[in-house]
Amino acid sequence: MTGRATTLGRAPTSEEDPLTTTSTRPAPAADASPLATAHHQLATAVAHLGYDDGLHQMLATPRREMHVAVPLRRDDGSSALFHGFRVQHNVSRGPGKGGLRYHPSVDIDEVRALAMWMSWKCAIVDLPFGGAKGGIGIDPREHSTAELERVTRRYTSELMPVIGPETDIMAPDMGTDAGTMAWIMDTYSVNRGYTIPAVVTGKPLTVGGSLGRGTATSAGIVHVTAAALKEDDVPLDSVSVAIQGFGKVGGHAAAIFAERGAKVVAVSDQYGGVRADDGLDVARLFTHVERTGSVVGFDGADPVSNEELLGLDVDVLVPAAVEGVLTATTAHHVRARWVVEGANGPTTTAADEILAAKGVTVVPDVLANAGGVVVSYFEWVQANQAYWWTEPEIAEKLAWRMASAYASVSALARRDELSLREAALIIGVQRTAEAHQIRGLYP
Ligand SMILES: NC(=O)C1=CN([C@@H]2O[C@H](COP(=O)(O)OP(=O)(O)OC[C@H]3O[C@@H](n4cnc5c(N)ncnc54)[C@H](OP(=O)(O)O)[C@@H]3O)[C@@H](O)[C@H]2O)C=CC1
Ligand SMILES: O=C(O)CCC(=O)C(=O)O
Repeated sequence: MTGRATTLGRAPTSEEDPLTTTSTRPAPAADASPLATAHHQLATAVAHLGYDDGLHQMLATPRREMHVAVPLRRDDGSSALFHGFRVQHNVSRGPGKGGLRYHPSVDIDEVRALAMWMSWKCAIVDLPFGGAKGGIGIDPREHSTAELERVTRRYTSELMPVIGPETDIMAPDMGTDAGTMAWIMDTYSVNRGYTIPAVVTGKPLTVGGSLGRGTATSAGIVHVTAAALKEDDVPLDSVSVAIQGFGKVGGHAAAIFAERGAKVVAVSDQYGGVRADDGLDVARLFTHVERTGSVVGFDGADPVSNEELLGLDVDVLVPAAVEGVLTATTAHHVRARWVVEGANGPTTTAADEILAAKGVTVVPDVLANAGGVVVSYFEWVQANQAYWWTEPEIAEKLAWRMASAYASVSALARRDELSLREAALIIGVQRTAEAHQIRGLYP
């Protein structure tokens, strides 16, 4: 141990300074699944840090996985069965933390990848959490609210032994929302015999949610976009932005970009997209979506497909929907100068290399979308102390944390000539490994 501070504000634990170890990039796997992408990213960080195979295996392997059967009695009396998962990837820095996803494509490997990304993300923004993620392979659009409530309560009951405010704390992700969190909190609390708001975050304000959580991921995206632009002396209010996904993340990101003076020229959802080169009226677009359920058909805008949106001639592209949309094929068409990853895992390893060769700056998911889990942490702290902060307090603490995480990542990237993703991953992996080693769990 050298005892001197690194740019991460921590001392390296191995004999050599891991941050100056020569980087050897592992070859990307042919498989472009989220798990293959996550494993490749980890292997790259591990090679840079000079960790041995045992530590690499530990970091690659989830601590605990649950696979639960979730039976549902449908409103019409028929029955159905869904598969639910919860993966606690790493808990060395604190309880597992991460969202719950309802989407038909959810499977154990996707949840493993998302849980691993949560570990690095929480470490990058220096939260006292490990990484976890959950999901159910269900299409929420096919079910009534009552059916979704029954599914959620059953899933929560099955997970009772492994979740809790000190062990694993869920939050909304794709296909779930504050209401889902309220059902989880209620089911958990009823089983324990008293109200335990800190078992979930992202819940409604009336049951102990935090101000600012609903928009936190998007606010964080805009903070890091502004920081990345600033490195090239580009003001936020001079750029055009295209956003894929108009849900909790993409929708609020569009609103905040517009509020801050950026021109949002295109957005999309599952059904397709809309574009207006002079800028979309985002407030009016929200009304349209509320009325019709989709951005498609928005008055005064032209249609654009999800794939076309990725190749629009804009300054900033924000993929904020599903994984793996920027591939070896679509990455070639990207014309944006900055890609800011609102979604988890939107860029495959092959696409990452293509974007780097084109000179595109990619602000990686584990940094760019960390604002959500940062305010989840604030919500957990507030619930534990039963004292709530004001919105300006939360906004200020979020801005500070995102700015300082961006600064650490950018400093390391510049120092060691790394991409922002490589630098972010190295910081996240190193902090996680250090916690693991210092607790003596690894000889
Ligand atoms: N919610 C959060 O706090 C955080 C979310 N994330 C990540 O952000 C991403 C989006 O999450 P979130 O906004 O919460 O999810 P939502 O379910 O709220 O919204 C998802 C959006 O993506 C759209 N979408 C779904 N599938 C596709 C597709 N194949 N092509 C184009 N658009 C699609 C949906 O369309 P439609 O409306 O038509 O269904 C919707 O607009 C995910 O990757 C999630 O993991 C990351 C950090 C935190
Ligand atoms: O707020 C949280 O706990 C986690 C949000 C999430 O799932 C994510 O960042 O991907």
